[in-house]
Amino acid sequence: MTLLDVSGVQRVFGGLVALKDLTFAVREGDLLGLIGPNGAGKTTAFNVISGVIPPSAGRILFAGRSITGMSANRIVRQGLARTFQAATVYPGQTALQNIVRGRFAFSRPGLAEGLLRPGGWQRRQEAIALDLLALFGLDHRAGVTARELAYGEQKRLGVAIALASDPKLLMLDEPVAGLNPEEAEEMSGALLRVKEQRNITMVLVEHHMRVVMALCNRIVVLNHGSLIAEGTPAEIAADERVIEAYLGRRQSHA
Ligand SMILES: Nc1ncnc2c1ncn2[C@@H]1O[C@H](COP(=O)(O)OP(=O)(O)OP(=O)(O)O)[C@@H](O)[C@H]1O
Repeated sequence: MTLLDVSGVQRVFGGLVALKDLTFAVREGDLLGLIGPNGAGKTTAFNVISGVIPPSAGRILFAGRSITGMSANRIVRQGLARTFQAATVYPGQTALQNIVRGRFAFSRPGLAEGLLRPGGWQRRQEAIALDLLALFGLDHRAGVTARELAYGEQKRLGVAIALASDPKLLMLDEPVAGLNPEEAEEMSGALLRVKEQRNITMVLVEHHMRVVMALCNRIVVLNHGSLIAEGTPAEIAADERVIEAYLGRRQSHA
């Protein structure tokens, strides 16, 4: 089933057309990679889909309902969560508190239950949060404040916070950017566990080609705001238009 349906989306900044007639779909269970050279329009596509900025034209359906031009907060409440390039955590709170806070950042039902029966509710939330931390290899760091975590741990915590709201779709903006090879490996492992154990549909913007090729089942390639290719990692790696788009540009870290 199609979860996200992007159709004819355009975004203009002054005289610059950052996205031109972008059309693609994300199916339930996909781990879709969105790639392209610098300035291709990947971040703009993420921002338009997640409601950070409105599209200039086109339509976006999520789980069959239009989210075109909807505010970011309303879109999260529909079940579409995203992360940003920099780790976004609550620095003074422990890893565990970060997750519990992430669960109710968008006031889901259940919070009322917490007010009525605080003790048991709190323990249950913490157990759920610990499970999520374990998925990201952070359970042994549950009591450590976020600011004391290493950068790679903070980035994993940022993804775990986004996942804590139980989204139907998780959009990740450069999850391995700024990580050393070992941290990148840990992040990739965590994302694979999210897919295999939670069956969460994900879209990933990433420059790190080895990670994209290893994780994604499908890839969409943008260049100058247009979709130039779509397919499996093997199809994309062999696509002449993709190779040409990357030639002479900033190369991947692979
Ligand atoms: N707020 C803005 N105002 C004006 N131009 C913008 C704005 N945001 C993006 N652009 C322009 O839109 C184009 C696409 O930018 P975008 O950041 O979406 O590309 P990208 O593929 O994410 O690039 P990178 O890989 O470098 O992050 C670029 O030419 C960029 O300069």
